[in-house]
Amino acid sequence: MSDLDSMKCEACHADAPKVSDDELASLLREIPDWTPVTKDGVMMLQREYTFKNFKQALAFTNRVGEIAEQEKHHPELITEWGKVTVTWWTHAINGLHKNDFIMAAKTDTVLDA
Ligand SMILES: C[C@H](O)[C@H](O)[C@H]1CNC2=NC(N)=NC(=O)C2=N1
Repeated sequence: MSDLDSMKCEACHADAPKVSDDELASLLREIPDWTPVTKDGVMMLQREYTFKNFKQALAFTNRVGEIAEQEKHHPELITEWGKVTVTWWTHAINGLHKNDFIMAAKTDTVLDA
């Protein structure tokens, strides 16, 4: 079981380290429902969540927004009827930082709440 969801994000700056290939492999094992995707050369973590209707999808979106504000780390959120696509990456370094894995794990706990 992952304890990433109880960790706090570090303040991120342009010279913060991207995760190494080894770290990437082990962190991904802790958030098995997330997929690494690359957009415009930037690696990101993505997961689609499905819901019964738009209202539930929007409520989830807002709860994810709240944890993003708490941690000062912000995702891309695409809300559709019955579906929310959440994408995490660290803008400051154009790639993946440990913060993104922490936030992916926290996003999963929002779903359980
Ligand atoms: C000052 C402020 O904390 C920074 O600009 C934060 C805001 N949220 C952020 N969110 C993400 N995903 N990446 C960042 O680099 C980032 N920077």
